[in-house]
Amino acid sequence: MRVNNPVIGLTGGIGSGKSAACARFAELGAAIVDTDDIAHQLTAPGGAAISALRAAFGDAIIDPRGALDRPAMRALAFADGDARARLEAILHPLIRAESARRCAAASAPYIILAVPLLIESGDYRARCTRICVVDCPEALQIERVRRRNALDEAQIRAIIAAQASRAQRLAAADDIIDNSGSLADLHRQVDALHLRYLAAAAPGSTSS
Ligand SMILES: CC(C)(COP(=O)(O)OP(=O)(O)OC[C@H]1O[C@@H](n2cnc3c(N)ncnc32)[C@H](O)[C@@H]1O)[C@@H](O)C(=O)NCCC(=O)NCCS
Ligand SMILES: Nc1ncnc2c1ncn2[C@@H]1O[C@H](COP(=O)(O)OP(=O)(O)OP(=O)(O)O)[C@@H](O)[C@H]1O
Repeated sequence: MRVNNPVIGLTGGIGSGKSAACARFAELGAAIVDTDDIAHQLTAPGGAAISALRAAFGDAIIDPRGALDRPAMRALAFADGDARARLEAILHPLIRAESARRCAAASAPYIILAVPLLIESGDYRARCTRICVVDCPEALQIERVRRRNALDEAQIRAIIAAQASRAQRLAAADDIIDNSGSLADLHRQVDALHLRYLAAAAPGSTSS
């Protein structure tokens, strides 16, 4: 599927601030395609992945509403690499296809394609004009996720261990948002990138 407008791949470790950055890009007029949102829709009651997940993992990972039981699946997936690989084998092809569809349908000067596993999986890098990494120290990721989800530190560390390292992500970055400061600091950096992405989207421009 062909996408004409620039696609900015946005990634970062758990709790780095991807959603906060996306919210600001959206306020400024970017189209947002968020693979976490797609994964949640696929696993909501009646979602396209539910029957395959039930067949693979049994009723214990389906909640009474017919949705994926996220805490149960999280506990399984981040304690057992084989279970995580089976979960990803079900969800990732569906997420890849739906995110490509949404990018093709988007009408905005540029698209933010937010993918936590952009470095790690799939063909996402090849789809992106630039890669933007939201970065902060691991201790801050842990503190922010603890506050947001009430996960314990060991669970958060297990998720971080399943992701690319901070150094690997930074090495792949064309642009870096340093989210170790306040939300106002984050917004200032997003505002500056927005102007660059708009300029890259202008007819006749070359992105560099
Ligand atoms: C294991 C699940 C059920 C836990 O649900 P939960 O509500 O706690 O997390 P949520 O989906 O909101 O994801 C939060 C963050 O966890 C991290 N994460 C999610 N899946 C993975 C994974 N397979 N590997 C490493 N980190 C992951 C990301 O940083 C993501 O932003 C869920 O994360 C899931 O279904 N993961 C598999 C799908 C996937 O790989 N999604 C990433 C988008 S490509
Ligand atoms: N600069 C900041 N100052 C204070 N809190 C922040 C800042 N940036 C993000 N947060 C908060 O930290 C938490 C994690 O941020 P956010 O949800 O944007 O991260 P994420 O990268 O999307 O996480 P995930 O990988 O889990 O999807 C949220 O509760 C968010 O409101």
